[in-house]
Amino acid sequence: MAADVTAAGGAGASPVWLNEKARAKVNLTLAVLGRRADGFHLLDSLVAFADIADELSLEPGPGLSLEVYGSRAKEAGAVADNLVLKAAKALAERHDGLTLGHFRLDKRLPAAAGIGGGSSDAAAALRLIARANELPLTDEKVLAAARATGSDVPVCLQVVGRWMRDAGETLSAPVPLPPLPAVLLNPGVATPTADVFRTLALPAGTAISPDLSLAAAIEGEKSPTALIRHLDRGRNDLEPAALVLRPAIGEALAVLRGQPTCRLARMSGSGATVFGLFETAEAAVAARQAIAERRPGWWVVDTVIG
Ligand SMILES: C[C@](O)(CO)[C@H](O)COP(=O)(O)OP(=O)(O)OC[C@H]1O[C@@H](n2ccc(N)nc2=O)[C@H](O)[C@@H]1O
Ligand SMILES: Nc1ncnc2c1ncn2[C@@H]1O[C@H](COP(=O)(O)OP(=O)(O)OP(=O)(O)O)[C@@H](O)[C@H]1O
Repeated sequence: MAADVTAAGGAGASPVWLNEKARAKVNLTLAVLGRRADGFHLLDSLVAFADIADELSLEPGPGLSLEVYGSRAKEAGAVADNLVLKAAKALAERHDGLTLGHFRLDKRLPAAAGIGGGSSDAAAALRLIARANELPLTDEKVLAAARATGSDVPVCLQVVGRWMRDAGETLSAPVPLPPLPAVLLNPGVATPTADVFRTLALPAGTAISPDLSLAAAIEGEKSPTALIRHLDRGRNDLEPAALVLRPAIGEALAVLRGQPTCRLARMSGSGATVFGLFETAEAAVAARQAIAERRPGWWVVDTVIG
């Protein structure tokens, strides 16, 4: 996790900014195991992080404010509704006398894209406030603020691979993963998470058991090739519903699967971003170049997931 401090100008009264990367979350597998009476779905998902990120900075001080800039700023919607502010308020209302301050968000990741951009920004905001106030990330109020902000925020709080269970509030111990060369591809269709879950049309009060053998096989796996083979046994149960809503996701999967070196292609979260896994970084770079040429309007990056 990158975290640093920058001082603008000379010594003394110059403002001190705390900086955090808000990395893209990737659901390497995502099983939907049921639906609770409150409507939320029970999940069993292996979450990892790609090395592409939004950048969030905080100048600790009085009040709370946010400015959003960068290539994807518009997609993140109204500043007042930004998940950075929602997370900061959720923590402030649980903790008296917290120092907040002025946030600056460089928005680079596509929004409503299944890679948790907003959730990762919110988690980065909580990390920054925790640092400014010398709170540990394991503080129960920090965790409660994360849960209150969104289902994906708790898993984004500490940037390590984990199994995310229930509706996101239950997290496994860290699952160390070997670095996986990857391509992320988004066909440019925003996909609201609630719409995808609704399309599943799962009745409330249903629940099936997780496949714990997959978690056991992945535990301690150090070889990317073997890990990809294990992941191939998994799935994303939201993929069929998302494909109904956004057929372009099917095209994106087909484009990835058409790359001869792509070993696995799957949707992340509720889409529309899909990821392809490769055995080498060179193969991922070459695939990204080939796809960018074929689909100049799509968002495509090569990265490493781990
Ligand atoms: C699909 C995932 O991205 C997988 O990591 C997450 O579960 C979704 O996380 P998120 O974007 O933070 O979602 P939230 O903002 O908490 O929920 C948006 C909406 O999705 C639906 N939702 C979300 C999570 C969940 N386990 N069951 C649901 O049914 C609910 O209608 C909810 O109102
Ligand atoms: N900082 C933010 N970045 C992106 N979107 C934000 C942010 N704050 C609020 N939003 C709103 O949240 C919505 C969902 O954004 P987000 O990028 O988190 O979705 P997602 O990638 O589908 O998330 P997930 O994978 O958690 O389902 C956006 O459409 C936008 O209106």
